Amino acid sequence: MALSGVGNDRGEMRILENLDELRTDLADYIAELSEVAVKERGVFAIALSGGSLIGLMGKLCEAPYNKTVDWGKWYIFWADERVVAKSHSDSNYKLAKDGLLSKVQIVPSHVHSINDSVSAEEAADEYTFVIRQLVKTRMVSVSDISDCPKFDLILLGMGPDGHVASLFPNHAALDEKDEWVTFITDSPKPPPERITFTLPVINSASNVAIVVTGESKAEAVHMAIDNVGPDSPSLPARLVQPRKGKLVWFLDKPAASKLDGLQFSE
Ligand SMILES: O=C(O)C(O)[C@@H](O)[C@H](O)[C@H](O)COP(=O)(O)O
Repeated sequence: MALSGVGNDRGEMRILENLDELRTDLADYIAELSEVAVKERGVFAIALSGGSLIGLMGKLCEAPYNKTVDWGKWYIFWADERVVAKSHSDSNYKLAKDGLLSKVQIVPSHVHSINDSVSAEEAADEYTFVIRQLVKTRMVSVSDISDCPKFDLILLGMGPDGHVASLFPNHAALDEKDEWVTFITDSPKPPPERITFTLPVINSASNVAIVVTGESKAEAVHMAIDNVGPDSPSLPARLVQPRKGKLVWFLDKPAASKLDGLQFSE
């Protein structure tokens, strides 16, 4: 049973009883957004992150979703990627391919991963070019309030330090206003070289979901949603504020345990 709430301008919260319920709620949410986008636009442009997110999307590979979702209409991107070979265990592409994409009927040419044989800077530039081409052909919509792409859904995880995608606390990448995709070479979370969507792109999406589990993240969840603690550059998750789109937090009880005004009975 989800405990839902729209407390403030920090989006909708879905707090799930346990990981199994979270997996089901997340699969329902993604399947529903896919259906709406395919009905309205004929395609579904979705951006993934790394970390625990892919495992939490696992129900999508099972019935009924594996049969009912219109996988052939999915266009897949990464909100952030580690600049390593696609076969490397650190690769977010590999994580998603092994855990999801190889298990459903995705069209291989719709999977837009980064070029893993160039520098982080070149990979970011090339990825921007790829997205630009898909914006031109409207496989990815364009925002009417910025010149940014408008993804149907961007899925993010969050670290205990409040980072999202590869946007880390107090990092210059948080200030990027012009580029769609930027690169970093000093990620505090290994590996150091990464590319990442910038905040203008994340905040231009139609839907953004931040999926967070575990007690180690409870403090960052509290600071981001209850808007307390150090100011925004120290907490990138707080800067996720879709301008016209909808933000949803998927939390398990441990991650939600420090939120103001919530008490769970055993
Ligand atoms: O590639 C990455 O490292 C990420 O995309 C990163 O932003 C991740 O989503 C968070 O660090 C949460 O990761 P966990 O859910 O594994 O804690």
